[in-house]
Amino acid sequence: ARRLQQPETGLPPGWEVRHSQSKNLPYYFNAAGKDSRWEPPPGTDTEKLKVYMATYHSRPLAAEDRQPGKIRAAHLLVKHRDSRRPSSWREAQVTRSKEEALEIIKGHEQRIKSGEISLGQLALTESDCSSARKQGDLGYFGRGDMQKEFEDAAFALRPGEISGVVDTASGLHLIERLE
Ligand SMILES: O=C(O)CN(Cc1ccccc1)C(=O)c1nc(-c2ccccc2)[nH]c1C(=O)O
Repeated sequence: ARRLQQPETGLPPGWEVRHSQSKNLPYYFNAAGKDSRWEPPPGTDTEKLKVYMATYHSRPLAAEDRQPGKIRAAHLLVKHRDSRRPSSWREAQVTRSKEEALEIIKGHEQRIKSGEISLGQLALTESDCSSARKQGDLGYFGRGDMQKEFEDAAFALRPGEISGVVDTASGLHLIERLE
């Protein structure tokens, strides 16, 4: 029988899109090479991928995601040159220093806490995390899913509250607990 034509992902042969439950983010997987990465591999037709993701991959949050012990949060990440992965959708090579990143994120904190703009709106353009396109929304997560500093800060918040600057190996974060 003819192999079912895969919907066009725009990814190079052998690559597929998968969904990371814990991070509630899509990632790219190559079964043959056992290679997985958070950003599309070189040679991807990004226009086709964008259409594919919008059509097939924006998994709505399901009711079962909401369980006791889980919370839902959004974050805004500002990376710096000492981040574990100093690269993001915003810039291929992040060269700012940690001090510069701190100035930047404190400016964001000021604008958010003054009520000028929401964390989600600012995350759309300013967050170095791939969750930026979802206004930083990470969905539901429990203890053990995130880096310890991030988890402790997020679980210390009440719903609707916004953290101070949180420092993890990924960079500097502002966290808003949503549920
Ligand atoms: O730390 C690393 O070695 C690389 N990462 C980990 C990662 C990468 C993509 C998606 C989720 C986590 C990041 O730098 C990173 N961490 C996050 C993150 C950190 C804490 C909570 C949620 C997301 N986002 C990113 C990202 O690029 O998009």
